[in-house]
Amino acid sequence: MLPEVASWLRRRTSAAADWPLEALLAAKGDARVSVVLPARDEERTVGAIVGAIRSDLVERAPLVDEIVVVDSRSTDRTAEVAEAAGADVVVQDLVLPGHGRMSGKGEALWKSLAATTGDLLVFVDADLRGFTSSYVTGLLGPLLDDPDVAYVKGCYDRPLVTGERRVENGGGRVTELVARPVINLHWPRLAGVMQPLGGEYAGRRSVLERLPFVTGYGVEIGLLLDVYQEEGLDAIAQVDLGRRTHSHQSTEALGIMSGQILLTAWSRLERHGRMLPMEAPATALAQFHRGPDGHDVRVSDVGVGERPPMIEIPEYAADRTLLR
Ligand SMILES: O=c1ccn([C@@H]2O[C@H](COP(=O)(O)OP(=O)(O)O[C@H]3O[C@H](CO)[C@@H](O)[C@H](O)[C@H]3O)[C@@H](O)[C@H]2O)c(=O)[nH]1
Ligand SMILES: O=C(O)[C@H](O)COP(=O)(O)O
Repeated sequence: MLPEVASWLRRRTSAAADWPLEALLAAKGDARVSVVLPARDEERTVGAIVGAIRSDLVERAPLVDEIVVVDSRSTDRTAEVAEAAGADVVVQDLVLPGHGRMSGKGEALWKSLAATTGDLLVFVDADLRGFTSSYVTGLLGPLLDDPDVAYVKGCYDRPLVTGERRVENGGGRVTELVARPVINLHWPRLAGVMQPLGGEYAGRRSVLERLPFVTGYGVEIGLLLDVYQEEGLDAIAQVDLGRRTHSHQSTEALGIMSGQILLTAWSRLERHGRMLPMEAPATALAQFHRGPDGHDVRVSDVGVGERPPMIEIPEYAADRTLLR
């Protein structure tokens, strides 16, 4: 490991317990805080997460100014459940309607910039189990403490839970098999970021609104690599949030996610001048299943779309000017 990674780990890694609520309230001042949950069919889990944030960080202590659930084309009762728990629900496709409809988690997060008012944004996945509000306080700690920190990633232990079977630290399969090797090989100074794909992170609006957002599952690796490129390693911090349990996707679905992550990394290798491309990568992924008559093939397009920095969207820029 590079010496600067070891030094970054010492300087920029903390734990949620290092950031008590009273200290954060004192440091908050006039800053507004928005918590955003992107959610597609998360009726089983979204209510408990919103409820915990609302009761601990809105009602009991005024740390969070708004909780926004971006309903990402849910076909279940996600929106109703989130609203009943106290969130403002925005429909992904109705935000910035003049700018078309792209798909995926990154699209939901990009649209959330236009649907929220916070100076600090905290993103939390809506499929977490055993969520506690210390996720939010932990992620806000370094941002409220140090103006040089622009972006904070959560890190945690990740069990793999399938039915009755639980493998401690077996989770985060795409992280371990795809993202971590790619980052270590091409961005070794980011090797200390323990959960580069984790869905719990926070950032300053002033930075996020100047970055492009990949629309699918490439959004986390894209933002991390772009924050690093634009702001440098020292602007990134990480906070140990303990343990993260979520609903797992199938191996096949994770293959598609991996394709999106690899393509996003590839685009940044090229864009940030780390690789001279000879040929653009293909975006089709062929996956095989044994069917009654031999192998069936399913081909998915893992190509990723990209939204421009939000600050370049005229309606958003006009609103921001009015707020300032
Ligand atoms: O089109 C979509 C797909 C997902 N989600 C939501 O995004 C969150 C994370 O999605 P999920 O499918 O649960 O992703 P994971 O399998 O958990 O993938 C991990 O790795 C991804 C790639 O970095 C990250 O985006 C995730 O946050 C991270 O948890 C959940 O709240 C989803 O409901 C949307 O809002 N829109
Ligand atoms: O972050 C990841 O690596 C993917 O979301 C997969 O996570 P899982 O192996 O815990 O399902």
